[in-house]
Amino acid sequence: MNQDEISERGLVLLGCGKMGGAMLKGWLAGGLPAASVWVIDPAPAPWLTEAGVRVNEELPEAPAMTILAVKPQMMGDALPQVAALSGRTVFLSIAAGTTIATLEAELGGEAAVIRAMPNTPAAVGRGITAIIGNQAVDEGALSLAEDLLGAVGQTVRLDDEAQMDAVTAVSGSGPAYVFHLIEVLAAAGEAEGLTPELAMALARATVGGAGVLAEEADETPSELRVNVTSPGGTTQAALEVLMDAETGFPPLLKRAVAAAARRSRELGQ
Ligand SMILES: NC(=O)c1ccc[n+]([C@@H]2O[C@H](COP(=O)([O-])OP(=O)(O)OC[C@H]3O[C@@H](n4cnc5c(N)ncnc54)[C@H](O)[C@@H]3O)[C@@H](O)[C@H]2O)c1
Ligand code: PRO
Repeated sequence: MNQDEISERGLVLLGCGKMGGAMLKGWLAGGLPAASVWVIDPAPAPWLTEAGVRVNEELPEAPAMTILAVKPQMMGDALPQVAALSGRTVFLSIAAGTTIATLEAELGGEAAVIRAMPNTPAAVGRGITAIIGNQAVDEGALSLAEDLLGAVGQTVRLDDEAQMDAVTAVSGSGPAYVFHLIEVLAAAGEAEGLTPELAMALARATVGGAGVLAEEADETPSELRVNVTSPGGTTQAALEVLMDAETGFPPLLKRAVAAAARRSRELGQ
């Protein structure tokens, strides 16, 4: 991370709940000085004060980055608290649905605005964040955002803001789908006679381990799946259920992701 600029000029977090908090935990763990962080939140979590960040204090003159991490529905009420920084900071919004045009309308057309979609594995440095900036965002600001977000996982640049709804549906909301997979895999193990504790331990380690393998192995996810699947064996029996074109994962996840993308578009109206 370009820690010098953030340390010198400061980082503001407007809203620090589950997602803002996940990123902040990652940044602090990565060495960002707590004294360089200003949080504005009417209901700050107790760990923030314990961590040494400045909570609801007067803001710095020109913070390097101002993260907008309130719910989309709260954005209109919350923005006036930071709007005066316009022209002296780069705003980075993580709000689902909220468009750059909506933010520009509140912050002024000259405001440098980056729209981003992170995800909660940022808390353990394994997030992925997609970003796109408005006309006022120069390469230096985008690089700074990448440095900051890169400290809590991977970053990707989008070339069209319209991609953000699908990104939100895949990687922003995606961790919830995977956590639910763990829940239902454990429940299915219980149905086959395992204790709840054993079933959950197996499901959690299996999904976690498969995730790391999928990221780190040279093989594609499809090849890794084939590696598990002995012809005529147990995995094949399960995959015939899960890969069914009518009732399996393909149509189910397609519907789920489409519903999330649709909701993202609705939130932007
Ligand atoms: N949770 C996720 O996995 C996730 C992932 C990507 C993006 N997001 C986006 O991040 C944003 C925050 O989501 P979250 O899940 O962290 O929600 P959250 O409710 O956990 O956090 C929102 C925080 O904003 C604070 N807040 C409310 N009104 C405020 C105001 N007027 N001024 C300042 N702070 C105020 C709340 O006290 C709370 O701490 C949303 O826009 C969401 O779309 C969330
Ligand atoms: N959490 C936010 C939501 O559910 C945005 C992506 C993940 O709306």
